Amino acid sequence: MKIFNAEQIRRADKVTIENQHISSLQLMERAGYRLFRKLHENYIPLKGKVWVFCGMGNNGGDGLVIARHLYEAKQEVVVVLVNFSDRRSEDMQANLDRVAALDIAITEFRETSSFPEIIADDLVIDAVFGIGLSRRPAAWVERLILNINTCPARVVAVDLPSGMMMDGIEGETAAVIKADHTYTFQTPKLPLLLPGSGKYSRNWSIIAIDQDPDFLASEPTFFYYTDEKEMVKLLEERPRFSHKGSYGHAFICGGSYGKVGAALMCAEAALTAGSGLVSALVPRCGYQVLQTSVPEVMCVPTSDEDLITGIQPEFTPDTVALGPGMGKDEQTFRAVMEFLNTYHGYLVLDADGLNILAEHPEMWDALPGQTVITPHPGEFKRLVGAWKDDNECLEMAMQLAKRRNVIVVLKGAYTLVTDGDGVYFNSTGNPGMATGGSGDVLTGIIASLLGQDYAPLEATRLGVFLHGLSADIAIRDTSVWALKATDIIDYLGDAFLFLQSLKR
Ligand SMILES: NC(=O)C1=CN([C@@H]2O[C@H](COP(=O)(O)OP(=O)(O)OC[C@H]3O[C@@H](n4cnc5c(N)ncnc54)[C@H](O)[C@@H]3O)[C@@H](O)[C@H]2O)[C@@H](O)CC1
Ligand SMILES: [K+]
Repeated sequence: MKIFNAEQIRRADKVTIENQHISSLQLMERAGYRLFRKLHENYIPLKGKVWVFCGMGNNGGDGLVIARHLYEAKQEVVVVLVNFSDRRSEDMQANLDRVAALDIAITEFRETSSFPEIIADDLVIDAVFGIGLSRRPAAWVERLILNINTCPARVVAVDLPSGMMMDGIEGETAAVIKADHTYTFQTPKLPLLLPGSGKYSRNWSIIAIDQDPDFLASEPTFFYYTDEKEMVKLLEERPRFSHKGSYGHAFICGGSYGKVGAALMCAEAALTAGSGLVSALVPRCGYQVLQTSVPEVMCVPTSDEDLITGIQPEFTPDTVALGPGMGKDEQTFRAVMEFLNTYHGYLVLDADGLNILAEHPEMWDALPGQTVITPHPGEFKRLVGAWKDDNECLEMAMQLAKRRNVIVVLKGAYTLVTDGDGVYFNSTGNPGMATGGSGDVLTGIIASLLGQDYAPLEATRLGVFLHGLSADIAIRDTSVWALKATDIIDYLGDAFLFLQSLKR
């Protein structure tokens, strides 16, 4: 699914209005009504009142449409007009006229107004600013936002939480609505996906407003949201006459004394993600545990008891995962460099593999083209240095991918994948995954898919998606608190089954 900027969304609205022969007021009615339907489904009946805070632009216009429909559905509503400007948008004014003709309480909120008494049984609809916010609001409007944030009622934001700008948040001190849920129109909005701004909305979902399909399909963008529809199309069936040679021989190199589990989870994840064969190279201390806990995986022990000191497999791997639990010893670094001098196939570099890379930048030139690197923000910082905000971080990820011809997977709530030409935010996953070992599992899944001949970008997007999906299914049984990395492996089959069920 594409992600657009404010200017593109405005053009999408304009084209929609022209092609569907409707007025902008009708499009606003469609947007507001559909959002009202969702509200009705999820929040109504409500013990208390609904407070609809409306700005002077079209976001406020949406709020007024919602208020009218709530009133018609017999819900007690109070409209609070936040008078931050003398200029009202035409469609907002038209909707205000319609609301004023009904028996709906309307109050005006100005600089000197005091905040109304809102109780826990009430619901606040934030329709103050949407995608039109272009600078920080006046101090009294920011105070209002902070008051809403401290009131006990639940808060639902229309399109975007007010105070959040499409290109991020201005400074740490900016006031932004903390929304329990944001209903955003037609396409995901970038600031909802980035950590600095996204944290303001606990959850969000899309309200389709039937924008012009040709525009949505043809308008170019760098940013995408990976959804299940696309992933279903990517997932390959396994033909009846295939054999283990058809699905690649994955080679996992990792582990060191005390951290053999990382390599083990990575290997088991590769196996469960469908590799034809999996071999794991671990230091001798890991031999026994690997052979007993995952008998399907072949073990290639190195000569040293505690460390990887040489990587010389007696077969040609189709895909390699390098790094989990490997440590950063100088001998391990030399073994990695020696291996990379002759290996030119698919590679996923993670964890200590990335830490070694940060300490030995000469390793960049030895990486095969389209190597997948999977840093978390701490590892990414060690690779590229600090960034001032999310947008700069995004830019740095894209530049790194382009400059080094790698695929960057920057792990987070909406893990992003970039090849330098596009940025793909993942839609699956949950906070239970913030636990040791879940990265090792991801590395194994991506390496496995690369070996099954998915193109590198596709293998990576599908791997990230399945990893999150598996964890989402797992927490139905385990809860987010108790989720372990090995659960992600255990539920991977359910993730495949879910995607397969959508194929039919
Ligand atoms: N254009 C359309 O046809 C549709 C628009 N929709 C709604 O319209 C919203 C966008 O509406 P607008 O473009 O009117 O903008 P907003 O309603 O988001 O913002 C209000 C206006 O405030 C002004 N402004 C920006 N920063 C300000 C500041 N710091 N202090 C005071 N004023 C400031 C801007 O001129 C902006 O137009 C969307 O988020 C969505 O909710 C929906 O109704 C769907 C259809
Ligand atoms: K809003």
